[in-house]
Amino acid sequence: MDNHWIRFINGESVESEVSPSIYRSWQRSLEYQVDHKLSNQDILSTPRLSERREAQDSLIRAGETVLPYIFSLLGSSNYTVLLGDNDGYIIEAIGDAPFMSRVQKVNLSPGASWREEIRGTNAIGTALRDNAPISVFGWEHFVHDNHFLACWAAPIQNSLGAPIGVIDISGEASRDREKILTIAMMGASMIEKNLRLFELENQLKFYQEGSKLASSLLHQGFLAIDHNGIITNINTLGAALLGRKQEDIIGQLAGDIFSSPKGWMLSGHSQDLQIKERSGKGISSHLKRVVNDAGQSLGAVGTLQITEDPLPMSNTLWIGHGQPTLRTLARASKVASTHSSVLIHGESGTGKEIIARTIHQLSSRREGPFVALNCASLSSSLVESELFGYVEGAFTGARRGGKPGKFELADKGTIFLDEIGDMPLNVQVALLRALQEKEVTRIGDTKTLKIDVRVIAASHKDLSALVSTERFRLDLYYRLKVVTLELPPLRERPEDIRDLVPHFIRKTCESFGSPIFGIQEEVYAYLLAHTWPGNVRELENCIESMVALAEGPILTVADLPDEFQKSVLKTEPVPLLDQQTKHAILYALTQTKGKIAPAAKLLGIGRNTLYRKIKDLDIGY
Ligand SMILES: Nc1ncnc2c1ncn2[C@@H]1O[C@H](COP(=O)(O)OP(=O)(O)OP(=O)(O)O)[C@@H](O)[C@H]1O
Repeated sequence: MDNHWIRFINGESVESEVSPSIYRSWQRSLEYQVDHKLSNQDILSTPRLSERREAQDSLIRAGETVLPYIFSLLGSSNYTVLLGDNDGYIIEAIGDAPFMSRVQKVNLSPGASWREEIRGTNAIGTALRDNAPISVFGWEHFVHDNHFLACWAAPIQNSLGAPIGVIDISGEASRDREKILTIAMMGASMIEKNLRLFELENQLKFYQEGSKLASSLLHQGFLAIDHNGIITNINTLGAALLGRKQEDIIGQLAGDIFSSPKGWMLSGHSQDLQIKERSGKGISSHLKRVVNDAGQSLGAVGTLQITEDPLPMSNTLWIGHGQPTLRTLARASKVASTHSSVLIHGESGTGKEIIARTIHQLSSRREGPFVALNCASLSSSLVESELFGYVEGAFTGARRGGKPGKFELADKGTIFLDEIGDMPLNVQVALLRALQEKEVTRIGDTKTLKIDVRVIAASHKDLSALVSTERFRLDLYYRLKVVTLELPPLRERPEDIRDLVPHFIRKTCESFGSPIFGIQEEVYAYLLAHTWPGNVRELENCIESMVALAEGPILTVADLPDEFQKSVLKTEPVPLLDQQTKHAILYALTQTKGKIAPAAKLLGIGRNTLYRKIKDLDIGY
């Protein structure tokens, strides 16, 4: 049969005697000027072969299990199974060692290109050229050196049908077995299926990551539930609405998270569900069913919004129920039932006026007026006229008809004198007289007015120190401090932060006329780590600015002012171990809503140890 090849090489017409695809390929080989005695070589250097293999990574991975499987089907030795890329370069080869070293002589091995232009008619090159399976036996190879081979190759196609690689089985020329071509074709089809699978996996990853990213950018809660009722995605806002962490929700059965009677089941294509979260918050969700082409349900995606107020409502003036606060409140309610003067001491912004109002409200005077005067905000002469009032013509600029003083206005009620430490000494004398005599005289007047007023004074300064430097009268000091109340700074009552924050969110939203915001749990870790030099007033301002600048209906860590963001991290240059301890403590405190004893239990340490660590690590607690 070699005859046909010899006659063709010698220029005779053998067209009708050889298979058409082989004949066409022989002719192309002539056009390419392939030397039938010794073909050109195109062999990649090792680094270039590595590059090519890297570029064809998915093709190699797709063939990883297929090549050995195909080889096992051949059932006997003297075969090699090869994987080629779309340029005909062999990138993978397995086979019998003796046969592989034989074919190595004609470079039928990784790195060599077997495209037709180089090697003339051969299974790899011709299958790629024709984009069709082909068998090339012995003398059908255009180059004489390859006549000892029998090869079967099938192109590997992409989803559009274009060749992207080739699988080849080569054996000895004597092995003319028709079914081997079918095996090669099966190998190509298996590799194609693997490639499609990779593509689908990548697409799935792309959509999953894309939907995660898109949902994180949403300014409302986002929820995805698969057809098994498992929550596959919820964004941070959605998790915050449910008062849980994302990782605690994803992977859970929707029916376990929501206690809606209908659960997550959807009858139509979309449906609004009023779902009651187990903590009692009202959440409305608008879920849309996702279906495949056959109309089968794949799951549901949608949004979550708050329908009921997420924040607890409080009727009392004073917010906060931490232990130090409860002690102060208990003392305040005791003193409310007496007629004694009260002296409140506390840093600025700790709520001195609020506690004064609380005492007033709890007292029998609650129907009477509560009148407040900040002594630090007025000049010496004004303080006196504000306190006691004046008659017409008492001084230049005095109002026609005169003006009643705060004491008169507070008759049968309570007067709150804030920043009493700033009261001028001459006014202190008049105040003392008024307290002792229970009567006041308007400036410029001769007659006295009987008054029934309870005095509550407050100062952020240490009045006893002012007494010792004679800036405050001792007798007045004793008159005022019948009962003293110490208001602890906010940093000493972090439990209150948990109560104050929702209160201030509500207050701010109401004044802005906006819907009530929720707050992400993580924010508390930052708020608890802050030292609050401005106390409750600072906290109120912080929440107000967060609500004003928030991007969505849930306050997140990103909404915190910059200096707060740093407060949790303000540990450097604290060593790593300390930093970890600090974070563990903050985490435990967040979990226990600031309560020391349960936090200590959670951390497995004693209460005193926890107090010491908080102090040592300057946790600002
Ligand atoms: N326990 C609390 N509950 C609710 N709001 C509070 C509480 N404590 C303080 N606030 C709020 O914080 C702000 C400061 O409170 P307040 O004026 O009573 O503090 P203060 O100690 O009198 O401050 P200053 O000494 O600077 O006058 C106010 O807006 C008040 O409403």
